[in-house]
Amino acid sequence: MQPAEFAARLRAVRSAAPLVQCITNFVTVNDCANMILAAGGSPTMAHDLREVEESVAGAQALVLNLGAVGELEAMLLAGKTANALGIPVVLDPVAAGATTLRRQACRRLLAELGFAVIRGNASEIRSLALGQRGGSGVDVSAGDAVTQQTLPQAAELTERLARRTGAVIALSGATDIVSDGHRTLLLHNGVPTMARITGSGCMLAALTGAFCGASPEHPFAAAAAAAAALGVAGELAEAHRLRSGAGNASFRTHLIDGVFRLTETQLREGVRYEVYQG
Ligand SMILES: Nc1ncnc2c1ncn2[C@@H]1O[C@H](COP(=O)(O)OP(=O)(O)O)[C@@H](O)[C@H]1O
Ligand SMILES: Cc1ncsc1CCOP(=O)(O)O
Ligand SMILES: [Mg+2]
Repeated sequence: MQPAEFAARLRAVRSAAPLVQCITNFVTVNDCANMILAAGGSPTMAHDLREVEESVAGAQALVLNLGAVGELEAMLLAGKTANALGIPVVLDPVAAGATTLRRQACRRLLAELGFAVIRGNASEIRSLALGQRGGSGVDVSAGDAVTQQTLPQAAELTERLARRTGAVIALSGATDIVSDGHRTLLLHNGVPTMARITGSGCMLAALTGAFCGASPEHPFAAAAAAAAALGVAGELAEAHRLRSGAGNASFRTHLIDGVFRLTETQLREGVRYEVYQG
């Protein structure tokens, strides 16, 4: 994947203006909607079981966020509708391994639906890949965070989960690992402040939905470009935050602004990535 391809996927979002249907948690729902708008898409956050089929049918992408685990039946119905219509589905497995309810929900989601992309932090992807308990909240646990030493294991886990599910797996963190099971990219953009706000992962999943909706035939490029776009926007937001001496609340606003203002040139020239060779 060349730098121009990242910019091409951003251009596609802005020209297609995809409608992205999200079933997501009440903590970060507003940020997810604004992130989709910032990229050039249009969000709809319908979650009632009685209307999700209709809502999905008019959308170009569906995002299911496990932070809304109480809406599991609506997620399954929405996902089946999207699968039948060929609409890409993105899963954010929030705290996937933290509770019995979530582990059971993940088993059903993976068994009953097909996903274009699954985007989670290292604890969540590890728990999905190994099918076991792991992590205790929504943030990555210290032991699971990917380091230089553990990168090969994390990449291997990501590739294995991609092959098993048929989905592109996007494991986020200081380095984002994106794999379709055959190709794996390491993306190095972003700043640690992104982990100091709630919702950066949810926003990445929402953004990935917008990129997939605009480029449904290219889920790997869409997932990588969304991760790169948020990473570069994070770097712009951090520069802004440091200049103004602000904290994480302003950073959150600047992160959304960063995606809104991101140019194709900034993305093409700012993306830092490598092909993982194993
Ligand atoms: N230490 C870090 N350095 C750079 N970027 C980071 C860091 N931690 C998280 N990010 C970025 O923040 C976004 C959300 O990732 P993450 O924090 O793993 O998700 P979640 O909020 O679901 O735990 C991603 O774009 C990721 O690249
Ligand atoms: C704090 C919290 N609790 C349930 S969902 C949620 C938001 C998690 O957002 P993110 O994983 O993007 O930080
Ligand atoms: Mg998360």
